[in-house]
Amino acid sequence: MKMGTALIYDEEMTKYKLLWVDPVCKIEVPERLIVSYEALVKSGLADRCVSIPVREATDAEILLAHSEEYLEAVKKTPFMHLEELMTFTQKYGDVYFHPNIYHCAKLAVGATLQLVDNVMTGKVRNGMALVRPPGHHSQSSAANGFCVFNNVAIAAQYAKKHHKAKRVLIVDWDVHHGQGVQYCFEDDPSVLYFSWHRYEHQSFWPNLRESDFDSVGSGKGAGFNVNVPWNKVGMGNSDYLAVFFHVLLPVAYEFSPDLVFICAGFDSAIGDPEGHMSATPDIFAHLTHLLMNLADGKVCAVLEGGYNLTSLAQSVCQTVQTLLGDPAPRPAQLGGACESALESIHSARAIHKKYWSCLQHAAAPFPEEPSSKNRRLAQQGGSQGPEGDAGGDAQKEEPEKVEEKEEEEIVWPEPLRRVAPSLRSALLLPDAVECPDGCARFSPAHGPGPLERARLRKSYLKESEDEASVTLLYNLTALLGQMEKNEIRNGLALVPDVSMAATLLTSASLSKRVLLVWMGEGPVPAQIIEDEKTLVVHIDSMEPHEAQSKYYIPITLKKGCGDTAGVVQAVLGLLLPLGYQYEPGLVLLARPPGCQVKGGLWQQLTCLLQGLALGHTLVLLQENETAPVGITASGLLGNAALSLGPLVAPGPEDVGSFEGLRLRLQTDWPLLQTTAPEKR
Ligand SMILES: NCCCNCCCCCC(=O)CS
Ligand SMILES: [Zn+2]
Repeated sequence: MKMGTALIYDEEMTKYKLLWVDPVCKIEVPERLIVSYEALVKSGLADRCVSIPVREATDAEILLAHSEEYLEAVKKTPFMHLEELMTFTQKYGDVYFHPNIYHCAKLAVGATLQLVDNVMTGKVRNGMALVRPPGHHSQSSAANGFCVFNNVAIAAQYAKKHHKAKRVLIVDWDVHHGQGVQYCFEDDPSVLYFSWHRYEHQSFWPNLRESDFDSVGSGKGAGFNVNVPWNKVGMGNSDYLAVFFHVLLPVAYEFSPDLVFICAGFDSAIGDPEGHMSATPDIFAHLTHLLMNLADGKVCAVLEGGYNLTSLAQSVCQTVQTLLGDPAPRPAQLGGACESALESIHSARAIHKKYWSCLQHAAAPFPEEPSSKNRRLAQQGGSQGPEGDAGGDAQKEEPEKVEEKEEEEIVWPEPLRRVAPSLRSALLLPDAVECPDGCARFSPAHGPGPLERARLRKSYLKESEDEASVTLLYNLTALLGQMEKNEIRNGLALVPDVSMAATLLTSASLSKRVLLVWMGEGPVPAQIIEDEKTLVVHIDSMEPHEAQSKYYIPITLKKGCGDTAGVVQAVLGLLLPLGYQYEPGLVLLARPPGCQVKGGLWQQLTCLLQGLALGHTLVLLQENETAPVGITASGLLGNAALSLGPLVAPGPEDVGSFEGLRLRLQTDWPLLQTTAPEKR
């Protein structure tokens, strides 16, 4: 599988700036690019990337998303003097021109196309284009919101035209609505545009009615535009992850793109003067990770906004470090999405229920009242924002014309350094089974002493078991020990008895919390279920039944784990939220005998779970079922899981039991929530 992360940047794109007084545009400064690139260099991340040169976009490429008259008009700006530039700028909104901005805008588009070329031809797996001016607000014949040419919209058209991309996903995590992208693909079912954005019931810029959740695209494009409006500020890590788990990822996996763009705006991070959100820079590592197993890993991140130079630089580093495959950081204490976010999630799921089978039985029916009712509610000081009564500007409806008050200094902890252990994947395999290339066959520094042997035999084996079984158990605990000391990132063990191995590992683990994912036939050993520090998520065709304990969660699939669409739904909507909220120090993925999970899905699972526990994932396979060894090792090594292809609808009875489980568990596990309390 392709490895390598491209970084596309050129300091020429810092060579334009605002030449007059304009309070709206003054935040869009060259330093945005300088501090981002410098942070990548200082952290050593830039050197680990494949540096790809920028180029100028051609007219033909720009015309993929813009009109000739607009391009011709912009072409004149290099020759304008100040007054002419100011007059020209007046034709558009919230943007400024400069004699060199046309050159830089061509480089921003060209940089994005270079990224697409290198990803689509497999020279690199993924990459980031650090560009300015940004693009997602610019429209066919208009500059807008600091944007001149729509970098990502052009690149999506280019990928369809020159690289035969059939389905392109654009994830816009910038805090503003990329209306330019939405307009460009309004009726195009081959481009799925997802955007969350500060909206506050249309009272926030760009104040568009069509930024609300009920803009779903039109004609053949209906369903391929997904808007999640933030009607309060202060949205945080839990809100962002809840939208990924319950809106974006189920739809994205069903869409099954062959290329993913990220409109990577970081004005959605804490400290930004535009966003006023609370999500911390490390969340972008998780958002990136959760997208990296779509489209066989072909992810193109393109910088959009981001105006707090500190959170911008940190967020860019978090994103690039994840694209490089480094272990994800521990997610900050996660709770459930706030009430306002849940309303938006509920609305987006409800309105898209008729377009996406993953939402068909899950999302509640779309209520009749138009969003104006929500607006009225808001005006009456409706539901609490995430700060609750902690103030912030979540409470009061900011009168639009307020002068930007002196921003109080917002501080947050710098993201922790993410150190990848020297050895990534260690495999514990019987000698007869060959070790896939790239992995290391695990062998402990020294074998078990007689006391150790006796203890292991007494605790886990019957007298009759041979010495080899004792050695295996010892090796398992040694592998676990090296993982928990972060000397090894992850591992795989082929064992004669998955249940016994899982029992040994959960009891031997030093982690305060262990997540055990059991894919298939039970029973899960009672000793593990009773173990308070282990959360067991068991996916199988067992009869739906009440969880015996808060820490044993059975997820029923009528057709068992062979039902790929059902497993995907269970993983995205239940397992991952549970795992992220639980924040384990170790993840065990057990494949009991007779497990039906198909290869590609097994690899997706192996990859997705690495977003937890700093990537400490230990996979247990049944010794005589060696088929999954190769794909499991590939996933553990950080290769992107292969695309599953478009997904069919999960069975209604399965979704019914998922929703029943969600309702039962969401009090203990609020990240499972998809609707606001009063809507239940
Ligand atoms: N402070 C509240 C007023 C809103 N100003 C918006 C100005 C355009 C922002 C465009 C942008 O950030 C591109 S990502
Ligand atoms: Zn923005």
